[in-house]
Amino acid sequence: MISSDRMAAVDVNAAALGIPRKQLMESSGNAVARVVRSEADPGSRIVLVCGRGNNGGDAFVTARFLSEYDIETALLGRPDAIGTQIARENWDALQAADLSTTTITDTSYLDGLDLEAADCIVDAMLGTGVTGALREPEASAARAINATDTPVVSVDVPSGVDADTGAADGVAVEADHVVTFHDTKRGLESLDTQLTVADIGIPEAAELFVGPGDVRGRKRAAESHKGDHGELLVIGGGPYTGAPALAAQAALRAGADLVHVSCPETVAEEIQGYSENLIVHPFDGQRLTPEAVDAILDLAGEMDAVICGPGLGSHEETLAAVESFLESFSGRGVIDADALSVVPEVDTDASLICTPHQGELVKMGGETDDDWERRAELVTEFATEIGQTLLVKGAYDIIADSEETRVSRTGNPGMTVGGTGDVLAGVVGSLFTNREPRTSAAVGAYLNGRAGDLAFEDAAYGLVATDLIDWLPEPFTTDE
Ligand SMILES: NC(=O)C1=CN([C@@H]2O[C@H](COP(=O)(O)OP(=O)(O)OC[C@H]3O[C@@H](n4cnc5c(N)ncnc54)[C@H](O)[C@@H]3O)[C@@H](O)[C@H]2O)[C@H](O)CC1
Ligand SMILES: [K+]
Repeated sequence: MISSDRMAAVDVNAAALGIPRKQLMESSGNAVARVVRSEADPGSRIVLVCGRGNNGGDAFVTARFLSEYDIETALLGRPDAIGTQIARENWDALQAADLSTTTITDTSYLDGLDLEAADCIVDAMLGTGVTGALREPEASAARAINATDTPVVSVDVPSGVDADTGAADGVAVEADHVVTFHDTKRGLESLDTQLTVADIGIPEAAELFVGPGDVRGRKRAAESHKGDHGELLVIGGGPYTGAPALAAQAALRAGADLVHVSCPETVAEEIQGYSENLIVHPFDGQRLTPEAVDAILDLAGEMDAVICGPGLGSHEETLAAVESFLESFSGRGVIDADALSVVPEVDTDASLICTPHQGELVKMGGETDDDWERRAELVTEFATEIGQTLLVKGAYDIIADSEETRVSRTGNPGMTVGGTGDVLAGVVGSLFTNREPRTSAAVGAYLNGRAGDLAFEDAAYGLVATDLIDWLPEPFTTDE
């Protein structure tokens, strides 16, 4: 089962792996042709009713595969209204091959198709691109198709039906057989129709490995306000000052609007000194202790997410404070560094993303393996056991919760330098202010590694953690 949104992401990831959408369209069209062959005998008359998007494009391909039939390919609208390059190319290929096509520019022309006399109708008007009720001429075409006794094969989804919900805002095609691609869609389960799920050659890697498709959709509304894109608190510092500052600055670069740092007073000035962009809230003492927890909880309650751990150290009192914080905190948190050891023990209502490297994972009670595929299984088991999301850092970052496992392959050995993990925590925390935990962890790992790869081109093995922060904005510009 896959949602339309996830399918669109997988599509972009497949293209990044070298399997462009036009190639997928070829497989989709071929799969539809195979189903048509199962529904109608060679020589019989097939009418393909096609829209102007890629759903129609699939059927232009189908027409090429069905040379043993009497084919009529009908386009709803004018050829220059075909909306995508790949659909247009497949339409042009029909013309070039001298295959019969018709254009329906007025609903009155529908009668000319003589749908009743067809042996099979292919409904390729609209697929996952539908919004709202069918407009004309699609609505009239759907009524005309439904009025016949002719078997109807729908491409991907019956036109007019929402693939995610199965609902239709108005009239929708009543299909006898639906050929959907790659994976079934929730909206198809409730329909009274035969369903074929066709493999169109999208490799498992396009779903497993985080890719550019996962980073889509970062455009902001023009009327956005300060704070709409995340307010975050970094709880860190004491024995170290660089770690919380790196996490906080990375969070800003990754898009958060406001980033606060809660740290011991002894290091507050130093942390503020790294960047005037940070809002620093000092508490008494030189390290985190249970006395500071109430004030931190008040502050955390006003945030969209927190990051807890960078530079806190592992003093007994500090770990006791982290434990007491997590016992009362019920928001979203990224847990990193020494704070990680507390997570498996603590009883918390918080939703957590834990970001251990393999050594820290083992300290938490998890298991690891040199083989990344085996490691992915072990990480998924441990995530399920602790009931939280894990992001285990390595050459292949493993992201898992009890439902799904993802792997991010970006990054390079230059990133073994100190501080890159703090940057990662900051990026993940920033995303977590307005995304689900697994997505935040997966996209965060991908973007952090991508920034590392760009920094590597510049500085090679001389790269330092602050370089990553400078390169972070770039991946966000890859808007589809
Ligand atoms: N990996 C994949 O999933 C692949 C899917 N393929 C096929 O592509 C379609 C989705 O194509 P897309 O171009 O995004 O959208 P549609 O063709 O469904 O429709 C877009 C088209 O429709 C117009 N429109 C929207 N709403 C309405 C409405 N209510 N009434 C009338 N017209 C409407 C809109 O303006 C656009 O012009 C997917 O379903 C698969 O069939 C690829 O071929 C292979 C990879
Ligand atoms: K369709």
